[in-house]
Amino acid sequence: MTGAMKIGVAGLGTVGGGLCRLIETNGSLLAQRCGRSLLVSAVSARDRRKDRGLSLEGARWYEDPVSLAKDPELDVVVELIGGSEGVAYEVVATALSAGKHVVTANKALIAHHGTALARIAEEKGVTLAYEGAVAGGIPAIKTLREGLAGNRVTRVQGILNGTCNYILTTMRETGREFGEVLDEAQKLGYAEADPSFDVDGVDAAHKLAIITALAFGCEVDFDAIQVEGIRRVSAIDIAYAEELGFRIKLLGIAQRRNGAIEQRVHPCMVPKSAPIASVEGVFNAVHAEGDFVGRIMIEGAGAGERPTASAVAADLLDIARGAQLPTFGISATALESLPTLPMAEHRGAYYLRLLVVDRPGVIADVAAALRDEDISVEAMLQRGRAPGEAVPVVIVTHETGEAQMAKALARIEALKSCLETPRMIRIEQP
Ligand SMILES: NC(=O)C1=CN([C@@H]2O[C@H](COP(=O)(O)OP(=O)(O)OC[C@H]3O[C@@H](n4cnc5c(N)ncnc54)[C@H](O)[C@@H]3O)[C@@H](O)[C@H]2O)C=CC1
Ligand SMILES: N[C@@H](CC=O)C(=O)O
Ligand code: NA
Repeated sequence: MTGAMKIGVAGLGTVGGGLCRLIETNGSLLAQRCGRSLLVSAVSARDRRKDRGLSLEGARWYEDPVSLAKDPELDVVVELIGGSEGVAYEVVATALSAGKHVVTANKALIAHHGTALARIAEEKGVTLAYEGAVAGGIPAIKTLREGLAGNRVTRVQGILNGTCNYILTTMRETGREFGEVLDEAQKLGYAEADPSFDVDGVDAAHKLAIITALAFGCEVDFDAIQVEGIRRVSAIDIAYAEELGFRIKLLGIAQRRNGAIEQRVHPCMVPKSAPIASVEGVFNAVHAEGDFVGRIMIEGAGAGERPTASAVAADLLDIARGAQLPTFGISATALESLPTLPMAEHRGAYYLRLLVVDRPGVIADVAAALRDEDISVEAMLQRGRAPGEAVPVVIVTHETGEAQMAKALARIEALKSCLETPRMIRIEQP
């Protein structure tokens, strides 16, 4: 056994506290697995006096986590503070520049600065690892970087935000509306106090940007992602989805087409029979397609103290074993800068829900708008009759282009008999 691996932990909140507890609980098992002990020898957090239920015996305390990152005795710095800029960025850049390995669970940081940080890590010959950043405890990064390393990945997609999946699942199970279920998710501690990163799709987009880089060997490009959250998903859409044989999920999807990358996060209707449709509650899932392996899906807890600590510990073990894994699976200097496929070039089937006046000729007007854009209808649903009054009409289309759909929707919305902006949800066949 070589000497202990000395770890500095910056951030002792949910994940940092969990990591210290994991090392306290499973320390001897980890030492057996990597041939050396993992020693938390320095820590930093905002409040030194706070009782975290951790012994942290012998660990040096740093008020300033950037000073911790410079501590010459540390082999590895674990950044568990959060945020894409400011102190978290400084901690990671400082530690890498000082030739220390870094482990982080900070998806916002990797989504915004992953390429630049990977280049520093490579120049310095150290590891930058971030398994906890994507889908918490699920080994999504290891699966893409190592397990599927023999494949050309053609598509990757996932349920990447537990809060949204919990809200959508609960809306379906209880028939309640978004706002009410969001309140409950906040009370249960799933959603952030400011839940906009979760429900507006930003958190899922951070994670998608990272797995896209890994899957396709390209630079991390958060700004290239088309993002739409779940605020506009209503109980009526969930009920119609059920009736039509679908579930609504917030998916992050990336695929390579015509030398470009399509990256999008938005609510999707997926067939109930698709494995990803049965991933419920706060669980996450990552689904990938490789040219040799075919389709695989991994599912599990995407957040929380213990699952995320489990992911951080796996990264620490790799480092302790001496594994030198390139940050995004290939040399950081070889990451391609690939063009983004505009959303207007997306092709797929669509669910449309209109609120129209129930009178003869309305459906003919709607059908004409679709016909003129060459959009073929697979199914149409109108429940009940309410002459002269508002009725919802649901349409499912065959595969068509997003640009054509946008034109048809603009024309439908302009009809006098159309009483509100039509609701459109893309249908995915995973
Ligand atoms: N909580 C979860 O389930 C998951 C969290 N993550 C990521 O892990 C990271 C940490 O998240 P949590 O543990 O939930 O956060 P947290 O808010 O529970 O803990 C943050 C810690 O950082 C410390 N901190 C903040 N500013 C500091 C400063 N200027 N100097 C020193 N310490 C400072 C706080 O005192 C606290 O100990 C974030 O990047 C988050 O996105 C990733 C996956 C799941
Ligand atoms: N807020 C996230 C948890 C961290 O990744 C989620 O709800 O999935
Ligand atoms: Na993970």
